[in-house]
Amino acid sequence: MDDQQHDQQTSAALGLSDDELADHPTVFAADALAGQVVVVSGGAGGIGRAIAWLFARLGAHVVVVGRNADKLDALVDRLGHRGVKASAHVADIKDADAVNAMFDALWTAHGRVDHLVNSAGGQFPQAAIDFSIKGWNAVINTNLNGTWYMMQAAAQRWRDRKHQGSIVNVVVVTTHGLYGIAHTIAARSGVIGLSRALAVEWAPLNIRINCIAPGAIETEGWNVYSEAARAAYPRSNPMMRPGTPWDIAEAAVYLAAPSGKFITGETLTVDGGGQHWGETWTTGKPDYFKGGD
Ligand SMILES: CCCCC/C=C/C(=O)SCCNC(=O)CCNC(=O)[C@H](O)C(C)(C)COP(=O)(O)OP(=O)(O)OC[C@H]1O[C@@H](n2cnc3c(N)ncnc32)[C@H](O)[C@@H]1OP(=O)(O)O
Ligand SMILES: NC(=O)C1=CN([C@@H]2O[C@H](COP(=O)(O)OP(=O)(O)OC[C@H]3O[C@@H](n4cnc5c(N)ncnc54)[C@H](OP(=O)(O)O)[C@@H]3O)[C@@H](O)[C@H]2O)C=CC1
Repeated sequence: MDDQQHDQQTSAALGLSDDELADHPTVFAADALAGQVVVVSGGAGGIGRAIAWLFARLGAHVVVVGRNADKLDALVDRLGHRGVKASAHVADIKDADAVNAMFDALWTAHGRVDHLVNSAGGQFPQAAIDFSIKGWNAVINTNLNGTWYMMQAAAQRWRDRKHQGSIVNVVVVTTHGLYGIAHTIAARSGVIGLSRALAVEWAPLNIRINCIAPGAIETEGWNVYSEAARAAYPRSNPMMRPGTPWDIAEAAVYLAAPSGKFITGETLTVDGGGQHWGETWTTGKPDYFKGGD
């Protein structure tokens, strides 16, 4: 089944299953990342899991990180059954001490870490004018502060060991007013700006930092949006369909692997052209914007 057929099928499950990810065709060579170690935060989520499968299928040992041990262990089990290398580490990226302890443990266990992919994140749809302080802080702490703790912890160990590294941050498209998720636009704009600054500051350390801005990618993370909002997401781009987590996984490998060796400080938008045409209403389309509809 190709991606288009998958998108057209009606299925209760959102996104790609582990069986689909295990067999999905890829443009990359099977041993492209042999011997490398990659840390994937949000690794048991919809996009992170696809990233984990692809890096592992290309020969890397993948460490999947998240807060839910059961989800992580189940994924590692499925990866192991397909004969690829993976392990789980439970950590909340908002907890800087836990993040630092995790990187120490990973270096002790593996003797190396080569790539960090930050896919942990998310938000809830709400009109900005009604954000509570707690809700605002939850989104900023997860997406900006948590991502920073991960980046800094990885980079400090690369610097101390004179080891090269690459970071890929999964953000959102921030260049147009994505309606109903202003808190995450603020946080992700911070990550994009930070990544540009760090691309310069950490170039002498041989560390590259890039971002991927996905458009509508069907995953279980979509459950935070209403069914009506989700049903309209195909209209978010001129291809009139959502992307799949595999689209983001291949972009992540492209940026992290030697194919991306001359790319740093960049944000790669993977949105089916949604920047150029499309509408995304995470809280439904307000009457004001319906005009003559
Ligand atoms: C077509 C393109 C679509 C738009 C582009 C983006 C798409 C995506 O990103 S897809 C999905 C990604 N995944 C998620 O978003 C996962 C679901 N989201 C979350 O889990 C949370 O929003 C989170 C990441 C911020 C969770 O952080 P956490 O620290 O675990 O926070 P809590 O769940 O404990 O909530 C803290 C606080 O936040 C407020 N809040 C949470 N949910 C809502 C909500 N639905 N509506 C209003 N406010 C919410 C609230 O103040 C919470 O505190 P309490 O009230 O005490 O629970
Ligand atoms: N799907 C889409 O259409 C789009 C997604 N994105 C972004 O891409 C990234 C991945 O999205 P997607 O896979 O769809 O979402 P999911 O909700 O499926 O996955 C997000 C993962 O992040 C983990 N996570 C959340 N908070 C924390 C935390 N504090 N510490 C550790 N792990 C955490 C969750 O695991 P657990 O709860 O077990 O800790 C979960 O597995 C997110 O940043 C998302 O906002 C951007 C644009 C579009």
